[in-house]
Amino acid sequence: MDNEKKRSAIFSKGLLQSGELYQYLLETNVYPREPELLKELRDMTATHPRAIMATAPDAGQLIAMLLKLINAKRTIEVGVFTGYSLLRTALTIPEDGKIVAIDMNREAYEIGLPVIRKAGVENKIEFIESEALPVLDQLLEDPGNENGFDFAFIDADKINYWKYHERLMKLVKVGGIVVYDNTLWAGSVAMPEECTPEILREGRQRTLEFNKLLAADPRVEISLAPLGDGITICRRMH
Ligand SMILES: C[S@@+](CC[C@H](N)C(=O)[O-])C[C@H]1O[C@@H](n2cnc3c(N)ncnc32)[C@H](O)[C@@H]1O
Ligand SMILES: O=c1cc(-c2ccc(O)cc2)oc2c(O)c(O)ccc12
Repeated sequence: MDNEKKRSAIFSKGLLQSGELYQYLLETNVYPREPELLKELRDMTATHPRAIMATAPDAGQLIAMLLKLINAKRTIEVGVFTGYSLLRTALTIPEDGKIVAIDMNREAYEIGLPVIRKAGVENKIEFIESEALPVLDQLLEDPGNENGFDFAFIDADKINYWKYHERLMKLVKVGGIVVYDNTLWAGSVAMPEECTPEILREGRQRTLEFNKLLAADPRVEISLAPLGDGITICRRMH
């Protein structure tokens, strides 16, 4: 089995006691309420060799609820891929809302773009093809962006999560929310290293380090929700 198939087999089960339980959750509570165009984008992504990277639909549903709870208008997304979480966000924020969406690879974004256009929400998205860190630093050069965002969703290279966090603690306003994806890394954070499949080991180590730093960060309230692949919700306190 090649590495992509191995990853897919590991991640697609979700984190619950069984794959059947995860399917139950998706089929009873998530898919019936998923907007039609999001389903279309999810179906288009399913044939991509790296489809497993798309944000889990149950995580997307929670993101939409969080956006509504805080009336988010200006948001940041790091890690777009084909655009599942991006479209979810764009469909949720108001007509005059804006998303700065950063990904170093535009190719996958182009796959979802026709659906984003069909949904009539492309005007809310500023897609930037770049490494994320310099873009966040550039945003910080404009004092108008400090405390200027309501929400951020981070779903990219795990090695930089803490560096993103340091920037986001200046970009996102007090009371704003930052959500990090994959904070349970297929459950590997609770496995002894020697029992962890090789393809998960590096991500496991990065995730353990990040989770430890976040748990000790007095600037945020946190909740690690065990849905999707684990998402940590941070509310900036000061
Ligand atoms: C897990 S996928 C994002 C999934 C997406 N949220 C969705 O709903 O489909 C991770 C993405 O992060 C991007 N990425 C990885 N490292 C990056 C970096 N340093 N800067 C910007 N994008 C990066 C990859 O190109 C990839 O598209
Ligand atoms: O299997 C993966 C891999 C990633 C990943 C790897 C390297 C990067 O620079 C970014 C992302 O992300 C994943 C992901 O977000 C997911 O939900 C499942 C699997 C993977």
